[in-house]
Amino acid sequence: MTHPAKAAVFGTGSWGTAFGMVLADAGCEVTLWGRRAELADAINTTRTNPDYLPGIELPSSVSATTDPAEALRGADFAVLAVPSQTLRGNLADWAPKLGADTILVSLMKGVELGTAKRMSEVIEDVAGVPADRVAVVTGPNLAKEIAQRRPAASVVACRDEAVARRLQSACHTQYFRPYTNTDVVGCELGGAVKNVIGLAVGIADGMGLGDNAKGSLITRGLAETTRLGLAMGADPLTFSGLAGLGDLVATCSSPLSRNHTFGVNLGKGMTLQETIAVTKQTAEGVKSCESVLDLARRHGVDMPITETVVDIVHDGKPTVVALRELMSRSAKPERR
Ligand SMILES: NC(=O)C1=CN([C@@H]2O[C@H](COP(=O)(O)OP(=O)(O)OC[C@H]3O[C@@H](n4cnc5c(N)ncnc54)[C@H](O)[C@@H]3O)[C@@H](O)[C@H]2O)C=CC1
Ligand SMILES: O=C(CO)COP(=O)(O)O
Repeated sequence: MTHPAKAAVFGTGSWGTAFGMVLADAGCEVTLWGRRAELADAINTTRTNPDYLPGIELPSSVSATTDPAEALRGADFAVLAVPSQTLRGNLADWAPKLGADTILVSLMKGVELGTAKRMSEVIEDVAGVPADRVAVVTGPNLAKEIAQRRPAASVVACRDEAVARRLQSACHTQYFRPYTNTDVVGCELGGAVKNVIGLAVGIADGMGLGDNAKGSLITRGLAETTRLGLAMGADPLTFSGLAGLGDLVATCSSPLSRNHTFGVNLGKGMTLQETIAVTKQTAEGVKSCESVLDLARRHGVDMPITETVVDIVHDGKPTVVALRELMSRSAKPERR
């Protein structure tokens, strides 16, 4: 590729903006697309994103627009960072403006409600592109820490390893270390299911259940993620990597995680409506717990923690009742 590479990033939220900074720091020319003209103007004039990353200066090679065609002009990469459930509708508008060779990159960690499709599958459907033009970036990447240029590793996954390597080189900086992986299914599942487990751990933390409960939920959460992955053809080793364990640990231990915080509020006794009202950003697990459970049922996989999160978040089951039921499941060997 002739450098500098050009990237269009769709979504001026916290991760779209922070990943745009990473790309710019790695030498790309970056155009952020956002829905609101006021925010795009603010980004261009103040060199900050006051709504999502206040006080953090953006590199000079980052600009913003509300025009998808302008963002996509000459783009090597179209990076998608809108809430998962909005992707299908949004991408239908953007797809006709894509270049013939543009690589589509998902930053999203969700599963579509109704279809139970992973984000890369939605992209292939809507943009009509083959799997080897679709990549995924995932791992322990809390946006605020990355925007502060604190160190993190990540995974760039694509079925075509050469494409993964191109993206790896486009986003490799002193503080952001991407590894490649060709297991797209495992990487996407790791990212989507960790949000659900993050909710469960948050609920447990909010209830004051302690660190043994946290360790147990993280480990059994990873076990059920791996079971689902195996049923869907993923490489089980992916789940002990950055996209699995790495992201789970970061999410379940950080006050920056929206999913964990959402769970903490529920665990402390807030109602779902109260919790939604105080949550200003995307907490993907709240919707994706249902689509992950749907996926599990389609594949005949038992995911008791995910099921418990759905019971609490969507069916209003009291947390103490859910805990009692989870703890009184039948005894079994660990590896099953
Ligand atoms: N924030 C983080 O630390 C990380 C987030 N992610 C994932 O990245 C994705 C985006 O998350 P964030 O940037 O954190 O969310 P955010 O809540 O900070 O920003 C979401 C962005 O999408 C826009 N948006 C909302 N509804 C929309 C719609 N209907 N159409 C178009 N745009 C819409 C918002 O205006 C905002 O610009 C999620 O799937 C999340 O799981 C992944 C890794 C890290
Ligand atoms: O995916 C993330 C970190 O890797 C961000 O987690 P939250 O969406 O819970 O904030």
